Amino acid sequence: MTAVVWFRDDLRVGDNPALTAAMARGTRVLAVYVLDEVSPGVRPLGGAARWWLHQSLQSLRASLERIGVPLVLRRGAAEAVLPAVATEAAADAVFWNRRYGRAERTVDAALKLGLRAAGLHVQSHAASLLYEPWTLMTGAGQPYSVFTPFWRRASSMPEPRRPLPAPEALAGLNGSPQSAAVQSATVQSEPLESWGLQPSAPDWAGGLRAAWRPGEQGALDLLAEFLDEKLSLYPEQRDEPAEDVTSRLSPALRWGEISPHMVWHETMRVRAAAASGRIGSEGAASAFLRQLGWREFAAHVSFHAPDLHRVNWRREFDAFEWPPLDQGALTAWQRGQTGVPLVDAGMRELWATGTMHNRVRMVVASYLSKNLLIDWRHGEEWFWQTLVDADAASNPFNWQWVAGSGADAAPYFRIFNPVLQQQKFDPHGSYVRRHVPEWGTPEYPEPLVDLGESRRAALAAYDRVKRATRSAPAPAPA
Ligand SMILES: Cc1cc2nc3c(=O)[nH]c(=O)nc-3n(C[C@H](O)[C@H](O)[C@H](O)COP(=O)(O)OP(=O)(O)OC[C@H]3O[C@@H](n4cnc5c(N)ncnc54)[C@H](O)[C@@H]3O)c2cc1C
Repeated sequence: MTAVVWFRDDLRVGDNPALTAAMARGTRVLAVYVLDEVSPGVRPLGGAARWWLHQSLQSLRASLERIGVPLVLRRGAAEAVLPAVATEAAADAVFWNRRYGRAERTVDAALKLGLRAAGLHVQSHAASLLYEPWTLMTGAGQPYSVFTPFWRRASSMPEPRRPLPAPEALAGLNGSPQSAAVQSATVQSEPLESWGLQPSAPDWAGGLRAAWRPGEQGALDLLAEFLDEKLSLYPEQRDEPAEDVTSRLSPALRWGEISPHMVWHETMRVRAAAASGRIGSEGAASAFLRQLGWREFAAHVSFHAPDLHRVNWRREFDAFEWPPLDQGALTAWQRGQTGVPLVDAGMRELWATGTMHNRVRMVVASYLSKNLLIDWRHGEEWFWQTLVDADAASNPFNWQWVAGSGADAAPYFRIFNPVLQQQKFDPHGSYVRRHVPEWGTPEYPEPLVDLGESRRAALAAYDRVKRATRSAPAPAPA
């Protein structure tokens, strides 16, 4: 008897409910990862995400080998690949942790039916969210549309479950590296290198390699370092891009190298310790967990409004008339050549490292959609290609939040002024200078647009939507 564990957005062995359940049966266990870029509606990964995936799978393979579980890699439509692997492994059971995108759920539901019809035991688990998207609803039974009541409700729920320990190897079955070798010999794995996830000509990933250590251990180390050294500074300095006080856990959470349950309980442990001594950390812990709450809210909104990367969450925003795309302006934004120092610093940080500070993400998104009047979908797509934490829910959710079409209580009139934002959050210009060394010299470009004029034009365009849709019903309040 063999159990297959299908890994997806949960590339870890610790606190992995599907893996733990499969190991608890006491039979042989085979792990499989399917690179599925062909199932209808599944969004192909961007370049930086593909780089991350390569490293993370290497790390997962090593962790699984330590508990005697081989990792089989296959490429293709999951609906065909998974049953084939189950047959080759003579499996009688398949386990996975749930994912929440509409296209992915469609694939999973079909697989569940098909595998069960073929006589296999199929079990799915909750692993990547603290609250599954259908568990928190308003009193009227509707999804939440505003963060604060959503998080208030979440905070009134019983505490999220405790993380599960990594499973032990099973003696004689999954117990030795040899057994891993024997099992994988019967079920062929594609070489990871053959997937071409890493860039080669040119190799643009040098900055990513310098900035990140993908994999479960890297994530656990980041969490420990954050809680030890940065948490107490988090409330005051988390908006300052020059400071390194945020957790940097977003790619690890995106890929499931660490679970939100682990982050939650470790933070609560530190908070409890702080209550009996280290002043300041109690509030700091809540401020940090609230950010995890935004991740939950993005998943909730995206579950109830699929295709968020294409479709305006506020449908009245469909009436917004984007001017014809100015490709030159888009390219200048992508390359960090707009002549607005904070915007250019952020865009260059993104290109070099695969990430960007949250405050600066808001500023560059506002600048693109409001000052340049470029449809937010172009910015979302660029982030999708370049972020190592590119997330199918968080990315479009945040883009729409900034652009004004998203789930936000004050959508239309918020336009970030990048000059004031720099004065406030990078007053000494340390962040800007780090990424834009020629700032203040004749080599630095002139501003692409006048900030004041473009702001007025954006407000006028937004006003036209408001007037055109005055009679349209507003989304239900939370
Ligand atoms: C336009 C735009 C696009 C974004 N795209 C993504 C994306 O694709 N993937 C992604 O994970 N985050 C995205 N974010 C949210 C946020 O910028 C990153 O999660 C954060 O910068 C990651 O740094 P950190 O791990 O050090 O965060 P911390 O401050 O340490 O926060 C802890 C965790 O909370 C979560 N979180 C924090 N803020 C948000 C938020 N606004 N929305 C959702 N989750 C949040 C992340 O998982 C993060 O790791 C986007 C924000 C904007 C404005």
